Amino acid sequence: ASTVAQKRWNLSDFDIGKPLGRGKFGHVYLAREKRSNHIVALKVLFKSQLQQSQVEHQLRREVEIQSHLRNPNILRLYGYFYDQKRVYLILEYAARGELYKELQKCKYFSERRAATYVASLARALIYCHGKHVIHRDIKPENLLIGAQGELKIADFGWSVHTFNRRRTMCGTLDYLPPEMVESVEHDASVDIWSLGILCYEFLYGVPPFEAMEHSDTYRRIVQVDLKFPPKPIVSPSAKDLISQMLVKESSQRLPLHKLLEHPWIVQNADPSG
Ligand SMILES: O=C(O)Cn1ncc2ncnc(NCCc3cnc(NC(=O)Nc4cccc(Cl)c4)s3)c21
Repeated sequence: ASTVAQKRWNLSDFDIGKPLGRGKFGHVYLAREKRSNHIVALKVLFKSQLQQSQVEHQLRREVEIQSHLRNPNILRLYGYFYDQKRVYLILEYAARGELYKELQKCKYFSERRAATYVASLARALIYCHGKHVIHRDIKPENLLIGAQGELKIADFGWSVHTFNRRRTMCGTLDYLPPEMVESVEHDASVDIWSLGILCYEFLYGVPPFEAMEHSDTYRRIVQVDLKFPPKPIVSPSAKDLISQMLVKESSQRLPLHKLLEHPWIVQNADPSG
């Protein structure tokens, strides 16, 4: 039987619903595939903008990489199609939307919620790294929440197979590790750094090296100028985990499988994720 991926989709296969969000390259809509009644998210990208930003190769790489990834904490990309002006990504629908909006609303998360998210992201990244894929863009804007509250890594627009490692700078620097900010060789341990940044931001509501000027953020990253504010109160165990992830020397960062055995994760993460 032909799998979903081989079907040639087109817009008439879908009923289009409400807008879910708007990104730099286009809008995302709720949609229902007519034959199966399957609810999906449809991201509409304008070819003109993709050409202008010269990201077509990144999009092709994302579709290629995503077609091999199956993990409960990775948002599925079921397929794509295009017409004269647009490219459409057929995506798994994350019913509770964007994590960064949830973080803005709560200001910061409890240690249990933060540890549960960090553990599920670690498992998803172990899975990716096992397939020689590094995401390289782990930040709240790329995390969505499924119907059962589970975290989903989305937007592999910046991911790569670990044989080619070039990356042009764009977007926020906050989550980049020193080796990427200094644009030297990098490997899967970049995702460990970004997960450490995320863990800090889940607990404090702001990323650790945030500064008014790019130049100050850059300096704080390369100096690993890590400070823990007195408020909100965060357990020493959580600070210990973050300190083991935000290490300048990438080979010295806590490996992801060791993260899952760290006391803070063991004592706080909900095993179901
Ligand atoms: O997030 C929202 O706005 C709202 N939202 N709410 C619920 C929900 N459920 C599923 N998906 C959503 N949004 C799309 C998430 C993406 C996944 N994968 C992507 N890939 C991509 O954009 N690639 C890409 C684009 C342009 C250039 C290049 Cl190089 C690559 S975007 C949802």
